[in-house]
Amino acid sequence: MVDYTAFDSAQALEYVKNQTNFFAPEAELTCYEFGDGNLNLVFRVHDEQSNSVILKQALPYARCVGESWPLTLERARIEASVLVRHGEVCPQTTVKVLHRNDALAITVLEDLGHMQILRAQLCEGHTYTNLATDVADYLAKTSFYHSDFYLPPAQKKALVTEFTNPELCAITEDLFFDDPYRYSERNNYPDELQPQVTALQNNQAVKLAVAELKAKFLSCAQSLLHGDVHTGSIFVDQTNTKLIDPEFGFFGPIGFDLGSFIGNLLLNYCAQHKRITELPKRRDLHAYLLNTIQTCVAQFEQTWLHLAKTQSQDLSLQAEGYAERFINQVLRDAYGFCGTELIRRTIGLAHVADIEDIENPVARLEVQKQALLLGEQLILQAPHCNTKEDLSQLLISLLL
Ligand SMILES: Nc1ncnc2c1ncn2[C@@H]1O[C@H](COP(=O)(O)OP(=O)(O)O)[C@@H](O)[C@H]1O
Ligand SMILES: CSC[C@H]1O[C@H](OP(=O)(O)O)[C@H](O)[C@@H]1O
Repeated sequence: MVDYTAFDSAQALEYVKNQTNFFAPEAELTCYEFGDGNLNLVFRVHDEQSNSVILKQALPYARCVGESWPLTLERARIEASVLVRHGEVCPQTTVKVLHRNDALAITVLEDLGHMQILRAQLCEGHTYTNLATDVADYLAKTSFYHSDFYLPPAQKKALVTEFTNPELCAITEDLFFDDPYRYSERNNYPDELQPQVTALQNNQAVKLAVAELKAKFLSCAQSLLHGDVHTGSIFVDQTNTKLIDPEFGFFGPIGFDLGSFIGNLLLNYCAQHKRITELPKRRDLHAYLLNTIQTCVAQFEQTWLHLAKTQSQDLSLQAEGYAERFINQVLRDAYGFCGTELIRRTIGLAHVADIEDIENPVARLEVQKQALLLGEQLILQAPHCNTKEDLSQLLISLLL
């Protein structure tokens, strides 16, 4: 087995040239690193005709912090394996794995450079008609086909072991469920937000509801999640949607991925109050974001229930009303997790460009306050909603 070494551009190029056959032996290749995520190296290797592949390599530490935050290379294996599994049930919406080398923590991926990262596009006010249904399809199928409702019991349990991802899950446990609700050196927010943060950290009802969500995240191995469905992990164009970067994948509560996605749309919603000054344009974008959330939730529910009725051997789903009861709980969880995403992206370690790029600090502060309040109310009130219609009404009332 080859010993791990972190690549530079020359080594990435040599690897693609000598260890894969994507390019003809005589091709003149060029390579550069352009990763902008928090954790890994991302190289593009291309020839003179602009044929290209992406080589992603995990570092033995978190890129955004440096060697003082060591991190397992196992995350490359997890990421490639989740992509393969999710790609089997959702080939249209999952980036293709072309080659992998777990010892070197390398995954070679199809190059999606002809598409755009959703976060940047939403920040610029672009909209995508298929986004809601594509993401709903991905979330419903990946979650149903990796759940106990579909997999034979022994296979499901073996997969839970294969996808145990303790180090990456610990990051989520800290950043989503612990840090924002206590003093932590990792927290990051302006002094002016301190009164609201202190109130949040003293709010026992919020802490109780977050404790419930954390318990679910820790011990509810419902299905194989992507684990980090934010708008920076989604490539889009007007016809396609592709999910990348599931290195936080593990068997967890189904609502977590849907909640993370909705949370990122809502962060953008809050930011648009200050990003777009023309009222009609802002109204249109707000309407688009709200509609995307509602359509995604409704489509997710519909597809999931259809799969539950047509693809499951599990006797429990034959109990009248059980599938509906199950999915209603998933949706409540999703809105709760969504609230934790809003809060951790506002006052925790990892922020989002939607808010950070607002230049005027006063305007940015207003957005941060709104995101915090929205997150808090979703966490508190979602558990009391019965259906997706109630959840949608709750959201509308909070956005007014
Ligand atoms: N398959 C791909 N095609 C084109 N660009 C990609 C691809 N995968 C990643 N990238 C680029 O690299 C960046 C970081 O990738 P990502 O997987 O999010 O890394 P990290 O794991 O460090 O968060 C993305 O924002 C995107 O610009
Ligand atoms: C130190 S990890 C912080 C944060 O980064 C991850 O996102 P990405 O790698 O896609 O930028 C994930 O959301 C983690 O919570």
